[in-house]
Amino acid sequence: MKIVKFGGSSVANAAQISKIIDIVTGDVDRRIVVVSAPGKRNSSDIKVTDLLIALANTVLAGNDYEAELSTVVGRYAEIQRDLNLSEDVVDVIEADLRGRIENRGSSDAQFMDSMKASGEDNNAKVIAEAFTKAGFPAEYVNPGPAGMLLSDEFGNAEVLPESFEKLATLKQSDKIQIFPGFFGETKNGEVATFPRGGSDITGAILAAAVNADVYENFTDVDSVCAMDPRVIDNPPAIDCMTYREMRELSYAGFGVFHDEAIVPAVRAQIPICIKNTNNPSAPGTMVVPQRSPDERTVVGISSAPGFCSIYIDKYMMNREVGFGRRLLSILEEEGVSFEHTPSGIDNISVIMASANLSKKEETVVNRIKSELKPDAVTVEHGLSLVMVVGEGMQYTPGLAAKATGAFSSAGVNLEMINQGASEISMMFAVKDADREKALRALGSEFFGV
Ligand SMILES: Nc1ncnc2c1ncn2[C@@H]1O[C@H](COP(=O)(O)OP(=O)(O)O)[C@@H](O)[C@H]1O
Ligand SMILES: N[C@@H](CC(=O)OP(=O)(O)O)C(=O)O
Repeated sequence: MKIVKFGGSSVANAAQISKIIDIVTGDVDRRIVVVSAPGKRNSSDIKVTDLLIALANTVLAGNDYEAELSTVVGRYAEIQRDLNLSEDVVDVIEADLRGRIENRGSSDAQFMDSMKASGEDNNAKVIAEAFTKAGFPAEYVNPGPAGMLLSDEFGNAEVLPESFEKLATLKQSDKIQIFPGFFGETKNGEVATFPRGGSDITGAILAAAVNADVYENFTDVDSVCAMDPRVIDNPPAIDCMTYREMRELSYAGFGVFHDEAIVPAVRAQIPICIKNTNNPSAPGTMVVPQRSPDERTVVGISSAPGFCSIYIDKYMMNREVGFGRRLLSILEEEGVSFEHTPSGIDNISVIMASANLSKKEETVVNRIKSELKPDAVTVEHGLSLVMVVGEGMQYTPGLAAKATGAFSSAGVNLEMINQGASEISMMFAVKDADREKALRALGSEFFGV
């Protein structure tokens, strides 16, 4: 059995939905189908999820929301009309959205999740109708009752372990199952969503639950590329990569697959195949437990902006037992997660997403000053992380020199290097303004692009 997930671009309009019907029904093993909310129909379009977030914010602000509501309903009405589905479908969607607005949940965060989740929920209902109308009996699956139980961290939920056993029963159905991605229910029966892009996570959970032969993730590119094709022209395609390569690259900017979707697939050892809805015969990219490291030492290079560094300097830090623990305890107590902690004899930096520090910055800095008595503490914002990733990197001498040489020739100033903590990656921090220049320099050095 295969779990098939279609991203927003694959279900953005009637023409795309017709393609997914062909793809699913062209292979008897494709029985469980995860769908996103309608995505962008062209580069200047707006995803339905973003329309829903704007609508929810208008509702929360107490302003008139009719125009925004009708824009969302209009996206489904276009699909209904072009697929010649019953007009009732649109009325049901409008009533559903009004119901969500009128019966707000326990908090604003829960209301926001309910609105966001409606994007996939209503699309799954429309798509189930579309399959059935095309002569392929299909049924919509409601994630909560089906067993998709999530933590109550609204907007950032995680699957609960008990979900898997109940979700496994989905494979018994003889109809094609259309399962909305991105959300589930808390133990209190409230809708909660995964982080943005989380339909990939739904697909991976279902693949693990039913012990699928493969998790096929359909998007709008023929394969994962060694670099972000929105920044670098014609980067090489990756035909095969490991789970941990994918996780590191996704975490730092490869938008094509969600980094948290790797975890359920790894636990159940389900291979992932990233494929193109617009060119389904292309082989795509396989993501597997292991690959031969000699095939390609560096498999990909990714980058993400929006990081900051807290730099702490104190003579004899090396002699002060517990310094690192006390520093990290401050972050823990303030609820701030971090990414890297490169350190020297008398100094240590903690790198994190600026969004994680945001409102806590003053408190954290004041606590570091008063509790750790450093000689200096500074916070630098506007950093981008650049990750060079590949199995076997630790056994290949000269890669750091190659990267730093490329930066130096391109005039990119390196703010920080972290090498060796991960067996399969090197991390560089550069100023946001230098990010594209840094990527071009590495692209030319490692891939000749
Ligand atoms: N390394 C990469 N390889 C391929 N695509 C990438 C990469 N990094 C970013 N992308 C972008 O990811 C997009 C697909 O992801 P996404 O927009 O989430 O698709 P979907 O609508 O299918 O969920 C591609 O169109 C591409 O622009
Ligand atoms: N629609 C949600 C979830 C998702 O995964 O979407 P997509 O498959 O279009 O990335 C979002 O935009 O975050």
